[in-house]
Amino acid sequence: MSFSPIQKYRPFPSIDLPNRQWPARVLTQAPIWCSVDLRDGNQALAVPMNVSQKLEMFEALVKCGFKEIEVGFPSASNTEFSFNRRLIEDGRIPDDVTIQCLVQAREDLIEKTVQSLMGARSVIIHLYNSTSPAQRRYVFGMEKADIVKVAVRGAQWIKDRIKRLEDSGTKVMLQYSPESFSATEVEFAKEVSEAVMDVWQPTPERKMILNLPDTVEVAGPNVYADQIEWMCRNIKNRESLIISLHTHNDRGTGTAATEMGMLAGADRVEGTLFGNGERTGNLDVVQVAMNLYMHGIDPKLDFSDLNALREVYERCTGMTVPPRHPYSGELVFTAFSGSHQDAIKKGLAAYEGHQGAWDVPYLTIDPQDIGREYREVIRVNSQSGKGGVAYLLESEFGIELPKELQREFGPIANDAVDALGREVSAAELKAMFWKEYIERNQPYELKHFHADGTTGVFRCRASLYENGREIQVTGEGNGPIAAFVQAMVSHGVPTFEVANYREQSLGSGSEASALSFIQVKRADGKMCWGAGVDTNIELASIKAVLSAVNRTT
Ligand SMILES: CC(=O)SCCNC(=O)CCNC(=O)[C@H](O)C(C)(C)COP(=O)(O)OP(=O)(O)OC[C@H]1O[C@@H](n2cnc3c(N)ncnc32)[C@H](O)[C@@H]1OP(=O)(O)O
Ligand SMILES: CC(C)C(=O)C(=O)O
Repeated sequence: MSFSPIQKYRPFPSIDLPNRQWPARVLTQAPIWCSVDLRDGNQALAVPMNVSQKLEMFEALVKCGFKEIEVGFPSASNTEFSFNRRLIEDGRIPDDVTIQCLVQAREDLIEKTVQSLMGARSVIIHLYNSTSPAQRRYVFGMEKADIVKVAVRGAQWIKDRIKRLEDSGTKVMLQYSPESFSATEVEFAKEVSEAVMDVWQPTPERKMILNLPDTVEVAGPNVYADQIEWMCRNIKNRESLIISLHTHNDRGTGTAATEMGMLAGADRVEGTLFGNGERTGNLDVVQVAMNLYMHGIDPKLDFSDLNALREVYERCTGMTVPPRHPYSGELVFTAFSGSHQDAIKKGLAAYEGHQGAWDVPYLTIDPQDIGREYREVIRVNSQSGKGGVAYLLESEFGIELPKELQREFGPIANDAVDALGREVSAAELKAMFWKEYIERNQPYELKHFHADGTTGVFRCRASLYENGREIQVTGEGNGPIAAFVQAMVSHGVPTFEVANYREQSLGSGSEASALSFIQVKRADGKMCWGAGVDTNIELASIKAVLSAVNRTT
């Protein structure tokens, strides 16, 4: 075969940028954020949001702290137009929030856009036309010079109408996007952008936004960063511009492209919640904001209740957030695997003890900071280890298994979970523990126990069921437990001694009971744990001895 599919494709040329600066830079502050959920996110939905869904989403975005929100493409439909009117006429736009609207370089559409914005306090009018070779060739059928004319005409039509808005008290900022910037030759992107600047005449006091979109990811994020740095270095009147990023995720690197673009000199970032948007989506703003947060940089957006935000998003857009989605997915703070659970459990315990800088293995941030719960962090299936089992019993029921007992019960639980072939709940693990230890009453079950003594010598008398038949045993020792051990050995149980003892309370007040753990050692060296629960602490220990005896018999 002389032609294979791979020959259909070609590499993307690199940018000639000697001495590029961005790789050595470090992010130290949040960008100006602009949400495009209600426009780019919305235009990508099979069923675009209706006015009430857009209103709900708008309010959620305001609550997150967005100060610039692209609310739509008002010349696209009645819904989009009416939404602007509702926002403005009902006074729903907070004083510190600016709404932004997108429009093509077409006069009728620009006119309609301006009409939709009348009466607003502060707006950004966002003009775009595509500039890449493929768009020039196929969409417009134009050479570069005519593409520049499309942009300049559009800029002029907007300029002609701004006065109307400003005269009625609206503050207007202008934004231009050479759409498909990342697939455009940088020299031409500069030429067309500067032609628009010539019309709008931005100054350092009255800047315009130059948005440089990665409309379709055609190269790696480093190439995008080079393009942004190239523009920042070469465009005229840089000080009169707010350089803005707008990335998509076709190669799965929208977040990386944005972060590298910020390093390359951008001031502003457009994106959506959870990355909704055309094809593979827009930049997920939550990811970049939380990435800043995890480095101790205030992201200036509030995602402290990400679950509630996710609910609004899912209800309004009909989209879902995948379980592995960074920060917001259901499983992103969850460990099923044993070694991860072990490390997280130890890390959380150390953090809770000292509350210093966050340093918990496998968890980039404290899940509680975004409204997640520690109970989601460790979940148990057949890949889990003793640490996970112990964590769930402790966090859900306050049962603190001694370390040695964890080693014994871990494999028992693992076998049971493996046989079930699914995840198990903390309640199921507790039931397994109860079955294995607490309810272990064959051959011996305690009916009655009494011990008393003075000067270090205790005598005990106990009634037991041995395989259902009642028996009496008596013994002597330096405490009630030792006396009971001696009683059992006298009765004929192979010689054993108590090797380990721990007890704790379970619950509180009138519901409180004692939970005892006892490890016995037989004459042949075999070790075995038992556990017992009773409202009487002495009886809990005696039951724990019997549990261990029953488990070795
Ligand atoms: C990358 C982005 O996300 S850009 C934003 C895209 N968003 C949307 O398109 C959503 C809203 N859009 C719409 O509702 C409609 O497309 C409208 C109202 C804007 C325009 O609708 P229509 O005029 O019916 O048709 P359509 O969208 O197909 O227009 C294509 C025409 O506009 C031209 N065109 C496309 N973009 C632009 C632009 N930015 N500036 C000027 N002309 C443009 C095309 O060359 C084409 O011209 P032709 O008819 O001479 O071939
Ligand atoms: C209009 C522009 C900014 C856009 O949405 C894109 O390029 O993806």
